Amino acid sequence: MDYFTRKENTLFAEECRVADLAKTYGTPLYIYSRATIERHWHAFDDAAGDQPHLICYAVKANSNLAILNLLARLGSGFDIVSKGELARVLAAGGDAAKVVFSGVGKKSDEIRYALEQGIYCFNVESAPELARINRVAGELGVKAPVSLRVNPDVDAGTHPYISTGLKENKFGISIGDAEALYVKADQMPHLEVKGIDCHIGSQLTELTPFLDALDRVLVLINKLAAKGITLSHLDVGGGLGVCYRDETPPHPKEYARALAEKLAGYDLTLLYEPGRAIMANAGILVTEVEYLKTNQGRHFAIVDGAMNDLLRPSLYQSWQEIIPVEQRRDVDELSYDVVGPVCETGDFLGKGRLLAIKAGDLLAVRSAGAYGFTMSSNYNSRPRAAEVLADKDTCHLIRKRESLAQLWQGESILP
Ligand SMILES: Cc1ncc(COP(=O)(O)O)c(C=O)c1O
Ligand SMILES: N[C@@H](CCCC[NH3+])C(=O)O
Repeated sequence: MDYFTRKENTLFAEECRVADLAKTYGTPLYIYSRATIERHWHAFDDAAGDQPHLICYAVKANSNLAILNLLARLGSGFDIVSKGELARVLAAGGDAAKVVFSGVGKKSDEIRYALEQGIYCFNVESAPELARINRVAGELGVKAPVSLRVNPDVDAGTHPYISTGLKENKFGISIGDAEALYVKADQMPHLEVKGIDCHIGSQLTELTPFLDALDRVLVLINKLAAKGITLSHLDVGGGLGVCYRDETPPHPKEYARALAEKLAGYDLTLLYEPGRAIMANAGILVTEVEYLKTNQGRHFAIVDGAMNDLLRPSLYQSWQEIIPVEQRRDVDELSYDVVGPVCETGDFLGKGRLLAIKAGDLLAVRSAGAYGFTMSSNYNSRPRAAEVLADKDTCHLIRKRESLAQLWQGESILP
């Protein structure tokens, strides 16, 4: 079921008319659907079934407080990669005891903060990080719960910028080194070895890489068990892909079933860290066409949304569907490059899109709920977009559009 549908030629977000929202809140505007977010979260939770599990939503995908709060209300845990993300989770009413802390560069003060808040586990990405966590926990007089994020050297088959499980990637601990490091961790006085973690990349559309990685992880789990190191959880990371165009990623149910087959006989709590699969198709970015122009036969739709609002097309040349909010039949379709006002040639939201549009029309960029707003910036001194959440026939402003004064907040002029 799609909660962004067209009725009588005009696009709706749940039961809210997108054109009305654009008028009320201005453009560019992120619009999310509550029902979609909740359905996607439940898809993971239901898929895991009776198996002990925790869904730790990857905050980096979309960290708006209202969204974190919705997920916290469902009982979600969270995967964080910074002190700021943990602070957001707590501000949104999330439970620290359901938080896993990933990331290759955890600073001492971030580790201290996470320990003080009582997080569930650190996903440790290197030997020096392990030593640092042990030291900080010692200073606080506590034992830090840890799991090692192993890098299995498996090709996730995704864009090179979002592949994380190859030996040339900066992420995780080489699986060949992990056994020895577990033995060390087990002997460190201020650590409690809890689990193992493996996240090989994002936007995976096949199960095979996940399962190949799991095979390697299970070999390690068995070796550790033989050494008397028993793990209580397995964190399979995030990475399940979504349909942007014509991809056919596995459903969480299919994924969970395949994992369950491999995990029969193991007594492990399963952690998932989905981000994109929950949020991408729960959001759109609405933008207004400012000008249409033709340069040497090439048609451009210049819109008020740009790479600073939605970076994915520029950064990964990723394709996201662009549709008119209101369809018109009084002009012919042309192939447009949909570009923003930012002074970069790489500033585009889509290229070669067949659209029947006039200046002043609204366009919706679909699948923009994940890695949209969170990757936005103020480049070209552009205030960041407003965000709203549609909930049936009501729409809530969940982030005001930035003001000009906010752009230079904290800056000062020499006396
Ligand atoms: C450690 C970790 N967990 C979870 C995620 C979420 O990934 P996705 O949004 O593909 O589900 C990421 C991002 O790729 C990540 O780096
Ligand atoms: N930002 C990326 C995904 C990165 C995942 C973070 N580990 C995207 O938009 O596709």
